[in-house]
Amino acid sequence: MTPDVFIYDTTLRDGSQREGISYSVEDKLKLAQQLDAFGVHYIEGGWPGSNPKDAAFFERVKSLGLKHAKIAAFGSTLRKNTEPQDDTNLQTLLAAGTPVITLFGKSWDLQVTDVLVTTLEENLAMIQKSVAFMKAHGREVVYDAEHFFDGYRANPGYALATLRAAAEAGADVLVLCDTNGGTLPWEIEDAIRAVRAELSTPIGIHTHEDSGCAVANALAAVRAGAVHVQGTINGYGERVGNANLCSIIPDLQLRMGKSVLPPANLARLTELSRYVAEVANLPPEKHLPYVGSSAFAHKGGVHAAAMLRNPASYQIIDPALVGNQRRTVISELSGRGNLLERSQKLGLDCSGEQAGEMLNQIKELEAQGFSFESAEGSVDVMMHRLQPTYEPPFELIDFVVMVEHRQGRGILTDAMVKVRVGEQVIHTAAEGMGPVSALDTALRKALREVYPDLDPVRLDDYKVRILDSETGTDAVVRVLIDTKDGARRWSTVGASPNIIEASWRAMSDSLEYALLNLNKN
Ligand SMILES: CC(=O)SCCNC(=O)CCNC(=O)[C@H](O)C(C)(C)COP(=O)(O)OP(=O)(O)OC[C@H]1O[C@@H](n2cnc3c(N)ncnc32)[C@H](O)[C@@H]1OP(=O)(O)O
Ligand SMILES: CC(=O)C(=O)O
Repeated sequence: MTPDVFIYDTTLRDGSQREGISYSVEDKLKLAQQLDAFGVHYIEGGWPGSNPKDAAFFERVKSLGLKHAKIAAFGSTLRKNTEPQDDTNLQTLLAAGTPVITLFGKSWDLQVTDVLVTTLEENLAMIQKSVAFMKAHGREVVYDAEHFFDGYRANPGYALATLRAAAEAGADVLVLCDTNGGTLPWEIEDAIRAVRAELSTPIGIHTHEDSGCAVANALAAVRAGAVHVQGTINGYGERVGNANLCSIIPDLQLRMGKSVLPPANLARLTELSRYVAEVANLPPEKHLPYVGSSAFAHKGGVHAAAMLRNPASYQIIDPALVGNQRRTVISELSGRGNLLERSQKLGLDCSGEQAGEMLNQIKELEAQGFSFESAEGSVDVMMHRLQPTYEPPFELIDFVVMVEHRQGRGILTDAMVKVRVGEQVIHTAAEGMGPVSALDTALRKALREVYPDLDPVRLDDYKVRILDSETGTDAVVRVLIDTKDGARRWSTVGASPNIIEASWRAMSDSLEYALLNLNKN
């Protein structure tokens, strides 16, 4: 199918200009494969003349056997007062052997006089010769008109003349760049309409996020007739970033009705976004539109209640269309609807009086310092405990924790735990590296006899936070524990002015959650 809009991904080139990202060649190759499988039409791999890693990428990408995307090599127009055959940059670009070459050239007179330090005529010649050279070598040429909108504002006649030079030399698409990211959507639309009135070459758009308008500007460009959109996955890019393709693609396809990718591909968008974050070694941004884990999370009680009646009430699309899912967050802002939704997922009854009782408990505990929104394990355990027929897998009778400093022997920690499991009372003791480790070991020792399957359950993360720092060491602390068991991971919470008690609450919830879910997938 010929798309209405071609997607040109520059995650590997402009995306890698984000401070904090440094891809290896392997990373770039893996990302190229995923971008190709997702279905973007172009992948800009880097600047072959820039560094050995980019040069190696272009060499190795040839044997990847990409199925959909065309690989583009990026670089500038030739140096001033040079001929193409003598220009190292153009020669290196050509040697990269890609079907597409993207050349960026200057559109803004200020950039020509103050940065290139040459004449306006020479810049036009540089653009014309560079594009014509690549066309003569049979390449598809994407011409990136750097700072086009700043140039058009300052000297529209000259900015248009630079585009005309590229178009007449045979450029296949003229990409108007908001390089500094300061242009507003209506200025983008006006400029593109003016260019389209003058030139018939297809128009593309490349925007940056400096004024918070990168996505809006890309959409405005398409509204004005652009058919090629450049951006990056998760909006990674120089300074504050490039236009985020994870927003643009669903906006174009689901909200503007443009045909961009097959729907089945779009349903892999969330997976792709998280994969790119993983390879970039950045935490996935929870609040990204469409693909963030909070994008379809409902916290306010009014919202959750309405969502149960009609999912269109508080979300713009069905999250499955972009491979995401709806979540209900439980907190002090919940109403009965939040609990109903969660309990239905667990196959439990949490309506009527039970819901009221649980809501009161949650609001009361949050006032004491608990926070349930990132501790779904504790919420699930609480829901089970409210079921009239629930029998807890274990109940605490006593615990004792001793931390001693002995001269010559350092710090020693012991814990003693007494729990009831069914009719049995089990009493154990253990040493640990610290009080939480000793308690955990003693509790597991007690439970292991009856529940040997608990063995693979492991603490994955332990976070502690002081809630009211004015009270110094008397402050209430909140402990959040992440636990995992193979592929499953869950979080539980405890809070108390005593860090051991807060840890016990989070830890015992975590093990109770594990026992409730042992035989589920
Ligand atoms: C808007 C964008 O994102 S453009 C892409 C920006 N990305 C990067 O710069 C990353 C890769 N860059 C690099 O590895 C290096 O900058 C290189 C290898 C390309 C060049 O390194 P150097 O030769 O040391 O030059 P340096 O980076 O200091 O300066 C840039 C040069 O490019 C020239 N230049 C800039 N834009 C253009 C252009 N469109 N056409 C021709 N020459 C250009 C500048 O005039 C300057 O040359 P000069 O010093 O001879 O006047
Ligand atoms: C080409 C490019 O990256 C820019 O103008 O922002």
